[in-house]
Amino acid sequence: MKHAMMLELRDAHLSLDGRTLFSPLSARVAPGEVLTLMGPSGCGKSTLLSWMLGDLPAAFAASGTLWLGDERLDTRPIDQRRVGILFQDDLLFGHLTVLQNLLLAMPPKSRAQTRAERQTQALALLETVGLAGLGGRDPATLSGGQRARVSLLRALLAEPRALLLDEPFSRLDMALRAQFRQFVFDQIAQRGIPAVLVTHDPADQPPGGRCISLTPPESLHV
Ligand SMILES: Nc1ncnc2c1ncn2[C@@H]1O[C@H](COP(=O)(O)OP(=O)(O)OP(=O)(O)O)[C@@H](O)[C@H]1O
Repeated sequence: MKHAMMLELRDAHLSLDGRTLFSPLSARVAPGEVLTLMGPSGCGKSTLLSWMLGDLPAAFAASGTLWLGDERLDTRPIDQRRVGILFQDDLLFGHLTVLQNLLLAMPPKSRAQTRAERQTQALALLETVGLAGLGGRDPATLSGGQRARVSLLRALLAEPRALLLDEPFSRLDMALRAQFRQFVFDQIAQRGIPAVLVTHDPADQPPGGRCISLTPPESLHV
């Protein structure tokens, strides 16, 4: 557990055209924990993840703060946050092989390793997720489940200090979905990374995990 730090939102909320999207959210996510965020469509779940990542679209204004341990993250640029994200679409580069996609994600400090060493590390990782021998493949020739695993590896190779999951399971069929979900949760637990999962499906929630529903601000006055 290299980066065992608590991720914390304090009174986070977003507005669009002067309208607050959801009631201010405060939450702490422990190392290795997956906190699930649910809420009605359009209430701002994905945008909240964009803000946490450091990539809030210009149309929005944000209030509140984001912390990783004692470090305030929300004032930092995206490249200094070291927060990873997984989306519904895997966003692998189609003009690169699987291995090249992985090498590209490795952090600058690993440039101290030789190219051969980095390749060996990436190929060993592929093997651990049952993808031995697929390093030279074009991502388009992989199955959905294989691509999902490569996409997770790519996110993890960047050594994120926290991980955001924006409906990463929703494109996978039922059997694959359960398997990949467990794989993601195991990796998060093993690495001790705090994670926030946005989903519409209560079945995606880790067993016994905490879930918070974003509520429209009007509901405060009901
Ligand atoms: N780049 C943008 N510029 C302006 N408005 C946007 C932008 N992205 C999203 N929105 C709007 O902001 C609101 C919140 O969008 P967001 O995608 O965060 O909701 P969500 O809760 O993730 O929705 P869903 O559950 O349907 O994925 C919506 O009303 C959406 O139309």
